Amino acid sequence: MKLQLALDLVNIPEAKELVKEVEEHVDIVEIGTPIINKEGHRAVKEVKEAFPNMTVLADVKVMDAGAYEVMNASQAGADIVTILGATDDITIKGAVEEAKKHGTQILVDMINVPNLEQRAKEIDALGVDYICVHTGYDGQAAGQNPFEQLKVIKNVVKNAKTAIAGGIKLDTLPQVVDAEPDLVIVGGGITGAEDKKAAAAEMQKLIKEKVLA
Ligand SMILES: O=C([C@H](O)CO)[C@H](O)[C@H](O)COP(=O)(O)O
Repeated sequence: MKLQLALDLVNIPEAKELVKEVEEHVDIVEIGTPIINKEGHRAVKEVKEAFPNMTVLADVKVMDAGAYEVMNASQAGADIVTILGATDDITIKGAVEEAKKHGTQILVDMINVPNLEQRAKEIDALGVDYICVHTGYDGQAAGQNPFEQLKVIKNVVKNAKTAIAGGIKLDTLPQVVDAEPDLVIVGGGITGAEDKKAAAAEMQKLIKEKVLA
């Protein structure tokens, strides 16, 4: 089980500072959709150049032009690229084929997919690397969370790794970890903490304890 730090509401220098602070406690760094929308793939490129040994995920949330978008993100230095589960299979297949050319991985974000169980089964047959349940910021503000959705995909996903994102904090991490996803994605739970390094370290500890149990 791995821990991914999501960097969303920061600029590029702040993103680099944050990675420097917590890098020993996280496995993957996500360059979040808000940064990429604001700064472009320069954000992915600069973080990867600054931390060449860190796995970097570009959260581009691709809905169309799967191959082209994966090519751009991969060329910027992304190791993992996100595609939306709500899109069609053609886009996801194009993304998977292109990713293979670059040695990049595909994480499918199931945000706002209504028929989660059925769609997860379909996407699991397309050769993607991760299937991720996700409650976005707006859903979180409306009181939603992704915890039950994780159980749904854990039951039906047989090939891909499973991931979870959306408002996970130190106090909710134990119930997430108990459901045994392969990847836990945390943004505000680390970046919003007063002591970010301590928060990441505590989360890493909880995950490691579960893996070793
Ligand atoms: O993907 C995300 C969101 O849609 C903004 O782009 C976040 O990275 C993801 O939700 C994790 O962040 P937190 O919810 O703050 O943990």
